[in-house]
Amino acid sequence: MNTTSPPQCPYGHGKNAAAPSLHPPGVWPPGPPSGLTGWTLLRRMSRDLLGSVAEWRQAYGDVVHLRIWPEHQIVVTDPQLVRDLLVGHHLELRRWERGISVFSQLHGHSVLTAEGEAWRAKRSALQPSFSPKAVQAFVPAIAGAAAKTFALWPRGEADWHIESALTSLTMDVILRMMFSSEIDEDARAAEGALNDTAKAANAEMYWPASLPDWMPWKRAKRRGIALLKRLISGHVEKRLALAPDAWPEDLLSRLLVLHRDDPAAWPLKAVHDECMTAFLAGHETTAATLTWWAWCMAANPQAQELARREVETVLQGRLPSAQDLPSLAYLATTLQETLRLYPAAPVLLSRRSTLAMTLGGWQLPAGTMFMVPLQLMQHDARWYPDPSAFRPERFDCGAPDLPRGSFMPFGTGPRVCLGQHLATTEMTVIAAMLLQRFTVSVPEGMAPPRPAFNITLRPECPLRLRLKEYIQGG
Ligand code: HEM
Repeated sequence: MNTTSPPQCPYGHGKNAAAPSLHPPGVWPPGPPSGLTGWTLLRRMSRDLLGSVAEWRQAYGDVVHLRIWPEHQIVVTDPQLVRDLLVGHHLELRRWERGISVFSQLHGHSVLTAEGEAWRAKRSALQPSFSPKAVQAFVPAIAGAAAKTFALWPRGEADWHIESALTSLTMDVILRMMFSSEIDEDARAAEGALNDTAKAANAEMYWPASLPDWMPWKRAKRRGIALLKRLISGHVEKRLALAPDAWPEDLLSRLLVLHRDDPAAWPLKAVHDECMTAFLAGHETTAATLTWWAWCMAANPQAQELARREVETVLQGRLPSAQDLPSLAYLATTLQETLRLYPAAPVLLSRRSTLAMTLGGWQLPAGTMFMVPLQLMQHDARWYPDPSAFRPERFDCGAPDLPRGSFMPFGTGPRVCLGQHLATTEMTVIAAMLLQRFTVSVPEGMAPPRPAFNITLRPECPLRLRLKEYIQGG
């Protein structure tokens, strides 16, 4: 197979050249040589997706063509073009079928995996539960969960499995929001199940089809999926055993009301699928971000001290309320900088165009695939000098403006993260309360954690940090 990607664009659209207004149809942007099938590119990507794409961007610019038979894939890293794609061309895009088919094994047909009218109906039914107002009302529950968890953390000085402890806490928060229930042993077991299913899903994405789950080596995945499904069904069944007027005010009750009012549009399976998505998307991502934030605080003691001082001044030892959050401005910038360095979803689910479209002067046929590697965009030295350094001041009110689209850890356009208000509120409350009670530092001799991409971006090895109780004025 011949690639149609010339190593140098014949129309001068190299990294440093100004784009002409329109390239003729049939000419692809520059990209790496693909050989006969392009599968060597795929193999490289399966080993190190972010590293490979970073190299290609360095060599070919902000719009890179990958010819991987039978697909033409375009990697877009220019902030304005990414917005053109995800906002302007939203109606001409569908999510990559293979990715959706892998996600559906666990999520079923939920707002995360649905397309078109089905997606619109689900999204608008769920939106009120994730609105800023609904999230504000939930702040006391988040603070309650955090207070209970932090009371169980060590009092003296100790190396502490902070990643696992923060994952349990975010799981507790989402269980309260969805089921008015606290974390128990069944839910704790879900942590291991999740690791197994995420690893299996990540590996399967690079295969054209999945082998059946009864294959002997898929035991961990099989068990993981069964455990997670049991966890959700257990909650749904318990709720259905109650009279509707005894249902608590939470996400599950709101979904069951939809089911009761219109069982054809909202069968119990749909309720189950939405619960699974909210449970998985709603705690994994916040756990990963808080883990990286704890690392950034430990590795940057001055920033930690500044954030703690702000928390002390604003909260005066109290639990945070929704009204306090806008005053925790510096703390918010530490979380934004963490999301820039370590976006929980470092690569958006690839999209496929359903119609021919023009993007950045390139005329691309229907069926073209698009990849948006957020992590790379957020490490772009053009907007983020010294991009690997932790500098919360990049997000200060007075800092120079960043190009729109250069920072989008929650995605953008109509499919922007449904839970972004919940996530930012929850992470601010938990981070503030952690700083009120503990200092974190890097254990002696510990090397910086390496990020590993398994659906979300987590430290390669479970993160442990040195924890010490902090007593205000003590
Ligand atoms: C730090 C935390 C989080 C990050 C960084 C994050 C990131 C993202 C991103 C980047 C997307 C868009 C994916 C794409 O376009 O391919 C997304 C979608 C989504 N997120 Fe989040 N997320 C976070 C927390 C949450 C929470 C707490 C929930 C709560 C349930 C949630 C639920 C969802 C859902 C349902 C979607 C799919 C929306 C749709 O397709 O309409 N996320 N998230």
